[in-house]
Amino acid sequence: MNTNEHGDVIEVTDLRRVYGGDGRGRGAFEAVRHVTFSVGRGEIFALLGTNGAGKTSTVEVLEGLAPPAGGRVRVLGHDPYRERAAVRPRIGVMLQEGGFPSELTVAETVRMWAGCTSGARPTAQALDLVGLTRRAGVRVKQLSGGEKRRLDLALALLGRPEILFLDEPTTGLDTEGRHSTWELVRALRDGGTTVLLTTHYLEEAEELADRLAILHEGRVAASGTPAEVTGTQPARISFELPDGYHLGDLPPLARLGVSGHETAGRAVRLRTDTPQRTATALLQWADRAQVELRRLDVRSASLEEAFLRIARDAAAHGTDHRDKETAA
Ligand SMILES: Nc1ncnc2c1ncn2[C@@H]1O[C@H](COP(=O)(O)OP(=O)(O)OP(=O)(O)O)[C@@H](O)[C@H]1O
Repeated sequence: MNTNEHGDVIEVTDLRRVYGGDGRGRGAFEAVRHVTFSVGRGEIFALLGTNGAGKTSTVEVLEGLAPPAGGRVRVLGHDPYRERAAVRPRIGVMLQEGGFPSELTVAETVRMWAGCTSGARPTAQALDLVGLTRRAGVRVKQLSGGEKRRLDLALALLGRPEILFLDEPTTGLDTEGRHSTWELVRALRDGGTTVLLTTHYLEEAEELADRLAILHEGRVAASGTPAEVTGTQPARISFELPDGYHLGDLPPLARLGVSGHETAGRAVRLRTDTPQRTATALLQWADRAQVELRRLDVRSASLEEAFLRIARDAAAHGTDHRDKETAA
């Protein structure tokens, strides 16, 4: 069996991961706390979170590198730790640090890897996919940081994986490299590959992810499509007050559906859950007053704004359990 009845190729239910301790739970640290999510075949799913949120700890369990301390994980219908032999040939893993022998050339490195990979793509094709063809004869130690990331990606793609795990795939890449990696990831998805991605770049998640989960201190603080996650946050309306006008000259902000505001000189920024209503009322006021609202801009919350607010709210409601005892 490769998927559940919903077509999910990754299923994570109530996952826990615990580090350290004396075996009886004393001094242990629970890095992943009852995390649940699923990824459908052919989806790009992003795991986001602040440093230490538990992304790598979660992904390592999915890659079969560590057993869960609790909960259930299935990858292509298998337990990735106990049935590693069944899962490993069907997944591709791009780690944060590749660690290749630095004296080998790029092409030699790919060929060496291909020797351990069943059904590997031809070396030239793997290098072409990641834009490293012209660097094939260069020693790995001479590659830039961004080129090393691309070599990592070429190796992860060698076995034509059904599921690709990408741990911060574009860290160190320049803008062009980042965009070409995004294009490649989309093309792989369109070809049916499932991609699980961790990233610190919220723009990357916004560009790529079909769905995402934001982790905070080991828990899922928000999840859904990017539109669903940003849709929980207020929209923003900004404009410049006309000359001679003050904020108090506008209709009462609460009556416009405004939940918060900031000003800087003549610039005004309003937050609202009802952007259409607020913008309409503002424009009607400007029309009546016969003034122009210069630099008027109405936009939904960006993923970055949503992320910061969700992380802040989660921090305000949660506690850091690092020093607390945890039953493993
Ligand atoms: N081997 C370990 N032993 C003890 N604690 C660990 C170990 N590995 C990770 N942790 C802790 O578990 C928590 C989650 O770490 P993890 O690396 O999963 O976070 P992350 O979300 O991937 O962070 P980053 O974005 O910084 O890579 C952190 O507090 C980290 O210090």
